[in-house]
Amino acid sequence: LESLDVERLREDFPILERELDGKPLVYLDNAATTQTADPVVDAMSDYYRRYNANVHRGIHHLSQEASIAYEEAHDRVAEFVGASGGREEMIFTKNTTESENLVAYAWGMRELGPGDEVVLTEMEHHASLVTWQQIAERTGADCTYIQIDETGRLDMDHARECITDDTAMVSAVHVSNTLGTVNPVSELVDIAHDHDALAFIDGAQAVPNRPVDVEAIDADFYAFSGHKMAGPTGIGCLYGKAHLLEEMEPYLYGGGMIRKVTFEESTWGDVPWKFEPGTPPIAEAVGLHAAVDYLEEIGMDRIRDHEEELAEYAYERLAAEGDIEIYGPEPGPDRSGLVGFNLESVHAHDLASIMNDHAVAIRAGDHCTQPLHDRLGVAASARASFYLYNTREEVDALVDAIDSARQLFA
Ligand SMILES: Cc1ncc(COP(=O)(O)O)c(CN[C@@H](CS)C(=O)O)c1O
Repeated sequence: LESLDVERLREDFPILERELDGKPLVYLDNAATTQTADPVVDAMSDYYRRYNANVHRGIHHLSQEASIAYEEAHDRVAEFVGASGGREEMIFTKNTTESENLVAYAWGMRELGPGDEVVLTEMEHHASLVTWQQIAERTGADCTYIQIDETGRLDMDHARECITDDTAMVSAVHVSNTLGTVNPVSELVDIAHDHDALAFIDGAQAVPNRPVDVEAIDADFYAFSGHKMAGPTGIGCLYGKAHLLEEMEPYLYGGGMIRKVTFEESTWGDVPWKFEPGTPPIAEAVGLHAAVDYLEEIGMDRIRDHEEELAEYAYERLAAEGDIEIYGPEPGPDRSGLVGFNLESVHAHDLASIMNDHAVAIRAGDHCTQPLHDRLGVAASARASFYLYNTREEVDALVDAIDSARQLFA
């Protein structure tokens, strides 16, 4: 595969030209949110400037243009993740978290009861862990957690023990936002289906960074966010198999999601609209469509390879320091483009704030995976996460900034 022309791609992200106190910005917090590609900003500006209108409601020309753009964005995003059902398998939400809640409430609240089990993993993000924990509490179901092993991978023997005929749902992260672990999601889905359980895959750290084919994985539900894939904030996606979304009742009500309303009762519109009440994120959908076009033109396999190369280089440089603990698998197909670590005797928050003094932006904290940090035996971790526009020189800047922190606390 031809490597990325990073210098050329960086021109699409003017923010990367910024200097902070005279130092060039080194943005390494892409797992939190990526920067927004110029074609995305241009597409959203064009919408607001030329065909801004509400969707599905107006007879007038602008509303028709906006409606078509909004509907086609569903088809385009569905195609991007291999959903052959198009818009009938692609719901737009606010973010991955809301996508998770949609399944938990619209499916979980109706289908789960005492004796049912929801099987999660120890590396789940709070978006799934807290959500299923609360739904289980309300329905009388139980949550169990597939353990991670000492390398930060899932213990698949334990997975086969946890997933039984009492399991109603398996909910697992495709790529861990803390460990960088790439999980064997197809295998997890197969085990779930062998026990007539459904499978929800949290793809927030996968869809932006690697090719994803939801039908090859055979997930029943798959969630991700626009802002992590060079797209806008305020829009998330939920893929769902058509027959499941057809059967599911909505859990948010209002205009745009109904077919007929009387004083006595209401009936619902078609999928995805029945799950999209009120005025939806129209400009964001236009922006996400542009983001998908932008990423696909670059090539998701090339983006994956670029990120994995940077993560491998970062892993090797950090490991060579001798006083840095790195979490998650060694570089390779089981590790994505992020590295979680701690510098001996320096709290992650202190480290990140000193790195900020050097204009190096990383994340520090629990990354919304507090139970995982308990499992790792640390209160917090630092994390460098890469994207298509990062460079090896920026990894060197990361290591140099860490060294400044080491000197300061020596
Ligand atoms: C695996 C995973 N699952 C769900 C989410 C939530 O995405 P939202 O778009 O915020 O709803 C995230 C977002 N993780 C950010 C914020 S905590 C991070 O810095 O790692 C995630 O990484």
